[in-house]
Amino acid sequence: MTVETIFALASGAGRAAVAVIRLSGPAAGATLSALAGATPEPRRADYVRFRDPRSDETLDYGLALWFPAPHSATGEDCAELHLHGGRAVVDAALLTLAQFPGLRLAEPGEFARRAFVNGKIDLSQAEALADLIEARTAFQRRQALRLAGGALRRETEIWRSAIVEAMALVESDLDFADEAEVSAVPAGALESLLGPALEQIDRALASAPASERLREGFLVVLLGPPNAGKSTLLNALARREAAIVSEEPGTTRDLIEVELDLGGLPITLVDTAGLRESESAVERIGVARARARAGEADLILWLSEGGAEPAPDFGPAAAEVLRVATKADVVQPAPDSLAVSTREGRGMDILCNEIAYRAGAALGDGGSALIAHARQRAELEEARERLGAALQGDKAPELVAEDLRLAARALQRIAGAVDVEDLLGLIFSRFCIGK
Ligand SMILES: Nc1nc2c(ncn2[C@@H]2O[C@H](COP(=O)(O)OP(=O)(O)OP(=O)(O)O)[C@@H](O)[C@H]2O)c(=O)[nH]1
Ligand SMILES: [K+]
Ligand SMILES: [Mg+2]
Repeated sequence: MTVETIFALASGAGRAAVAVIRLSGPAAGATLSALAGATPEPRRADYVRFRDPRSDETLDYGLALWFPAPHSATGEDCAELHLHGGRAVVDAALLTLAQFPGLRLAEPGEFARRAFVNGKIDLSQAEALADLIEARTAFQRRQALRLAGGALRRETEIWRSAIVEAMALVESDLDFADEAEVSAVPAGALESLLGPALEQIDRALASAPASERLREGFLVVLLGPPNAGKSTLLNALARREAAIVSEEPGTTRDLIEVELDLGGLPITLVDTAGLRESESAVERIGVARARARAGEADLILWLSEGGAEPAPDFGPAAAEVLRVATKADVVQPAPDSLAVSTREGRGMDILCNEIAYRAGAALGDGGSALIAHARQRAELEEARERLGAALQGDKAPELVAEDLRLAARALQRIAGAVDVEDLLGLIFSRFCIGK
């Protein structure tokens, strides 16, 4: 099979000081030297004149980099062109590259996919790289970097080698089964081999919900009667006029979402229509949307003037409700409520701390994450279950061997080593073109 050489703009589209175009594949080196006049020394930036080799017209002056295989991001021959970030410059360079035989524009995620195929990263690292590109807060970045660096890959390899050792023990038992009455596996040997792995897997599974939610963010929904001051509070927390504010009750109808970064914690804050029975069909739709979003919340802020209005029942599965007394500058706040005044800026720090405290407890800080995706969690749960089954006493060694084999296979699937062909398109399409 001939490998095509792919290229793409790797930096963001639009005007920028610098644009980076990446190439990967067997023709990367020849293409670079045709454009730059020569191939630079490996992994050293050379300042060059980039030209169209057919007309010798100058495309731009910039940096050329050459990463011969296998010491490159994809494991193939790779090259980078660092150009001025103007649209015409980038277009001209991309058009010139497209004229080379054997070169084509990369699909989304194709560079990362080649890195995976060539063993540079495993599937858990590829997933983390996509998360890293999407990370918007420090804790999300920390978690994604840790996993992109192979934290889960290393752990699963350790667990898997313990299982492989246990399999060898059990298989030697199978070999001896005909000849001896006694089992070749000493009592407790499997337990002591697999015990540490089991413990670590349990710990990883216990921390998985927090890591998955750190990727998604902590959802805080503002609810309350009309004119409670929901939109005003949203704007104050977002530090911009995201929602319309007016003295007219029933101003907000659509859900308005803003993203906050509370000391590294990603928070999604949602403003909603004031809850009331309304004659207006449009407002009724808004109220229904507000209630539906409340059902997904991690935390509900129930706002009313002075905290006077009791919160309605949001159902048995509802999130914790924090009662907020608004307009504390003009209305006496009720006891047991958190008093805020957006007019005077009062209570805002306390409110932010309350949100951050709960979000921190639910999301963690990304520093010890191992499992950040439902896919990885499902495979690890499968491995955990098989290991538990293998360790149930009084089991024929053939059955124990089969449990261990299935546990090892589930761990291999986390890394993408087996049975994942149909998943790959899904995972790599999350990337933008150029990654
Ligand atoms: N004095 C005072 N007025 C406030 C405060 N916060 C909001 N208001 C006023 O209360 C009125 C309603 O504010 P909104 O933010 O539109 O209220 P809302 O809850 O979003 O209202 P709906 O979208 O209609 O449900 C506006 O006139 C605001 O200026 C506050 O802290 N103090
Ligand atoms: K209003
Ligand atoms: Mg509003």
